[in-house]
Amino acid sequence: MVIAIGNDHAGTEYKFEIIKLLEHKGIKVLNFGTDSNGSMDYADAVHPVANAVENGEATYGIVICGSGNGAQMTANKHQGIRAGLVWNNEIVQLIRQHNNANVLAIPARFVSVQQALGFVEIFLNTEFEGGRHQNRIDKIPTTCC
Ligand SMILES: O=C(CO)[C@H](O)[C@H](O)[C@H](O)COP(=O)(O)O
Repeated sequence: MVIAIGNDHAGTEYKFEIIKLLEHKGIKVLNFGTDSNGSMDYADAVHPVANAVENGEATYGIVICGSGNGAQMTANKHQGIRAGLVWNNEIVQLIRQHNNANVLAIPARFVSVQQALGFVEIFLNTEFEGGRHQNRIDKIPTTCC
């Protein structure tokens, strides 16, 4: 498995801890985020993550900014991406089970590092349920508007 990860300055410390966790599991990480606390625009980190997932270079993406919203919005502009913003464990389960999310969006300024690490574990260990949820996902992509 390969995970692409992207963060702005609000997510740098979280990113380092998540990379440690992933590498401990033997997962290859593509790091597209900033490694410093200096200001960075989240879109510059998130588009490369979305591209990597869309072109199959990465299995999943993880994007991190202060509220998680800018990162999630940017990722979801890509046709092949379903990014879910999470704030508790059940939401993480649901973005995999019901939405087959391929990008996890973490709001670093609103959750602890320990919570974020737990979100990553759940995201990686939860399967998509398919069935009625696949029918709904099939209706998401659009070029109409
Ligand atoms: O833009 C955001 C909201 O989605 C991100 O949370 C950024 O991390 C945040 O805006 C950064 O704010 P800062 O005041 O520039 O540190």
